[in-house]
Amino acid sequence: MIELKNLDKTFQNVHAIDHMNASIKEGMIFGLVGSNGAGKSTLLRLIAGVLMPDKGQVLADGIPVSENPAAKEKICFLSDTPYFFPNASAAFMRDYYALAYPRFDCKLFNTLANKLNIDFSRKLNTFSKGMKKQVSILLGICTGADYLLCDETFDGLDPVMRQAVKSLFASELMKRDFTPVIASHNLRELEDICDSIGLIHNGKLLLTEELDHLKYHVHKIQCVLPNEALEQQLIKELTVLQYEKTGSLLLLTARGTKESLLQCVNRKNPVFAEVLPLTLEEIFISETEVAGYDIKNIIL
Ligand SMILES: Nc1ncnc2c1ncn2[C@@H]1O[C@H](COP(=O)(O)OP(=O)(O)OP(=O)(O)O)[C@@H](O)[C@H]1O
Repeated sequence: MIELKNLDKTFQNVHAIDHMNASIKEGMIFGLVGSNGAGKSTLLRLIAGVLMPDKGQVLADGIPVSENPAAKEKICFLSDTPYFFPNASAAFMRDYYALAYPRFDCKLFNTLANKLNIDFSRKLNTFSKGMKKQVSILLGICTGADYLLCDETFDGLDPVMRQAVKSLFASELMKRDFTPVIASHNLRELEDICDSIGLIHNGKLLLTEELDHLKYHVHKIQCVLPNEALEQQLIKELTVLQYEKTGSLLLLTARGTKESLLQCVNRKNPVFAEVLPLTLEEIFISETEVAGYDIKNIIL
């Protein structure tokens, strides 16, 4: 398990990570989502030990990560722009990673790289953006690290490669306690592959929850009620994250299970009512709006 204990990081006058406490359980895919500049990359770099926190600490399976080689073997960080040594080839980077990570699986790297037609001897600085990402992901998977931190790693991969990487993650998860932590703006994709989600805004974690649990406890209500007084009563009774009215149709995003919300609406004798699940994108928009990140303030 990765534990964040009162983790805090400031750059000059930017409070990038604000006294964060959370845990990420092993053996599941964790998605990290958040607005631009929310602190996702900074958090991943702190977890990897690439950055030092100002306060607090990160523990990987109970071991502090900062300046601790034993903990760093457990974690591999894939930056959004892969870094390779100047003039290095895939074979050179493979051999370097094999020295840095004692559990590095050269045979697996060679097999996968051959399948992807990666030229072992060609300089990586002549590879396309997507091809560099492929090499970076293969290196990451083959490290044998327990925690693979992926910063917008899927961006730049073509659809076939995205599928291939997802099945690689799935096969590693079958073999061992492997935990990919994926920061991405592609919420549709995260919704498909993640077991848990952390939502970060202004350096604070707004929530960390299992995706199924999250979707079970927040819903969208569409209803037409007999009068405005009943609408106001309903809004007061529920924990409403967002609401708007279009003609006589009231649209609410509220916390609660489908059953509890339906019961509440039905007590108001609606002309029409339905309770629908939210997509991860809708959850993101409503939760960040509550935290002050309102699309209405951005769109002119
Ligand atoms: N080295 C640095 N020096 C100064 N400020 C920094 C540095 N690194 C990050 N920041 C600031 O910290 C905040 C969080 O940045 P971070 O890159 O972690 O956000 P992010 O959630 O990954 O954003 P995005 O989705 O846009 O990639 C931003 O305000 C950013 O400008």
